[in-house]
Amino acid sequence: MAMAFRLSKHETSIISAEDTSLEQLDSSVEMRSRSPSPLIFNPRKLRFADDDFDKDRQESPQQKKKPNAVARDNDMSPPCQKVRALRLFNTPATPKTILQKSTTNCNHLSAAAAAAHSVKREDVYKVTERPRSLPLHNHRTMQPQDTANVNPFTPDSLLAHNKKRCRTQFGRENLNLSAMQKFLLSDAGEDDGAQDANGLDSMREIHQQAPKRLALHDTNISRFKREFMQVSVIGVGEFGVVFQCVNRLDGCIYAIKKSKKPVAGSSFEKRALNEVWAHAVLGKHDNVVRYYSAWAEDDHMLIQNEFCDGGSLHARIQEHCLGESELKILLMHVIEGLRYIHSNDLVHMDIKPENIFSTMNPTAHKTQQQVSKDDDGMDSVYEELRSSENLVTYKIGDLGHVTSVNEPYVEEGDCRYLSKEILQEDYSNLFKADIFSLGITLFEVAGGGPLPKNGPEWHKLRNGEVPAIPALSKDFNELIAQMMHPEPNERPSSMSIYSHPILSAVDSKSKLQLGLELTVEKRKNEILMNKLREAKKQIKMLEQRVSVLAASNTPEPLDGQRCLRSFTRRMRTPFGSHGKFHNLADRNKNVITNV
Ligand SMILES: Nc1ncnc2c1ncn2[C@@H]1O[C@H](COP(=O)(O)OP(=O)(O)OP(=O)(O)O)[C@@H](O)[C@H]1O
Ligand SMILES: [Mg+2]
Repeated sequence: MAMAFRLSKHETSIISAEDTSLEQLDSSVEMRSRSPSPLIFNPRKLRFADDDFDKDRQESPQQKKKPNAVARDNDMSPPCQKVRALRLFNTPATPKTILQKSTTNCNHLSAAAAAAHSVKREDVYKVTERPRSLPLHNHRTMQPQDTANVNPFTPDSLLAHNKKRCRTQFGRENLNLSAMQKFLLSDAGEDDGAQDANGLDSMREIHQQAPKRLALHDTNISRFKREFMQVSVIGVGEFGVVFQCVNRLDGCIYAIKKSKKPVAGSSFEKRALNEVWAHAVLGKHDNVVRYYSAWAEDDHMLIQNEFCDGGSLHARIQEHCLGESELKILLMHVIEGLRYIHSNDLVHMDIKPENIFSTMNPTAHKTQQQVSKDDDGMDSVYEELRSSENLVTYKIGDLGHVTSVNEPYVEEGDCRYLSKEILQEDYSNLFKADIFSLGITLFEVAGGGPLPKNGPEWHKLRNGEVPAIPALSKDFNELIAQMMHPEPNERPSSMSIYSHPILSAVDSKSKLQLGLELTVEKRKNEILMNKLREAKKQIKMLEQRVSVLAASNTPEPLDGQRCLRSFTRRMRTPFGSHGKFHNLADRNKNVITNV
């Protein structure tokens, strides 16, 4: 059995002085690890005394029988509660982020960093090649109008990353990007003299050579109150508060997520920028929450996204679990979204019911005021359809944990949905980590929840002991179990789930959906036809009234009108080709006669 904590040689040298409990780490695990991560300074996990674990240890009958086995299992459990407790000093930092920060801050002091400085230039890039953000609060070394972030998730960046791997020397065409990266990698915001100097040099290079890019503002601007009317708070997560807002100009509803605390300069900053970068690259699919814009205001990050009027899947299952037909639609939509994310060589890393949203009906884009004002008789029809499962569209949201499979920087998500290999920091098949999270999400929303956060039950679900949900068919239970397979390579890919026979029935469901839409259109037509009939009736009645009036009261003008009409008819004929000649002939005839 592998264990929870993985540690590289360099890491050992950095933190051995800090944490004596690390002496208990099993170095043989490092040898077995197949992580392709190019980062030398791997994030690692600490061991925490966990009251719950202790409780488990005391109470578990299993432990009474096999104390060693259970103790080993518990070592691997996510220490979630204590991790939350360790979010000290108003920061969201887990031990992982705290350690990583201390590692990067102490780079120049550590033996590992000293070793890194002595190796070749390419190797230095290997150590720190992840592009850094422009600090939101940093005005010291740059003017905002001259700088731009490099989004590490754009195809350009991924291509540049691949090129960098292939070339030993930088070619002219990617010099600009490399200069930009060099600056971003130099941690210009930190108080390191040498790094600052490097940063300034790189910055000068960028000033001379940087291509024009769209910039994420690195200064605060005031937009929220000026551009949006806040309607309500629709959700609160660990990172942000989400408001339902109407844009004053375009009148449409949006979800605006505002970081709970100021992000500039805090450990939240990277996560906030990561979410924006991912949204900017991935917000173009029907099954991914759409992104509109982002900005920094009062040092908070604000992200303007599509408003999903159906709320989160988590809120939905508070009323009732989903049946198989609903689950198929959910799976169909989420797997399409995942397929799209994966096709960009990116992974979500935090798939769970709280991060899956839904839109429910065709009038979602209308504000309440508009709905009541523009009542065209269809609202009752839409209302009827509102509850129909077939009009739900599920969308993947909360992209704060998205990372690239080529250069993974894994900030693991909710431990209830986390696969075992991610806890063991094996990042060799990140696509399948998303598949596991989706599998366990299906298990939960079908009635298998609430999910354990740790302990023996947590392990059972990851060791292939997935209980069948009685309400589901054998095939669907099997698919869920396969998606939660302990071995990542045995889990199906997003592509193969998409074309799984179990979802082919969803095709007929979508035909049903089309049928429903057709019914809506037919009802619309009926309503319009009725209105037309009504209008024709009114016209007829008016005509009759006019002719009655005309006959009784005003005979002369009517005669005059008739004369006028016949006159105009006569006038029109000369312009017709035949009439013209005929008329001329007549006139000539008259002339001749007159003569
Ligand atoms: N686009 C949206 N449309 C409707 N509701 C939303 C939208 N985005 C977020 N919400 C609501 O706000 C809640 C929190 O949003 P989100 O998950 O993005 O925040 P977070 O702070 O990143 O959460 P986490 O705790 O997962 O880190 C969601 O669970 C949902 O109820
Ligand atoms: Mg969330």
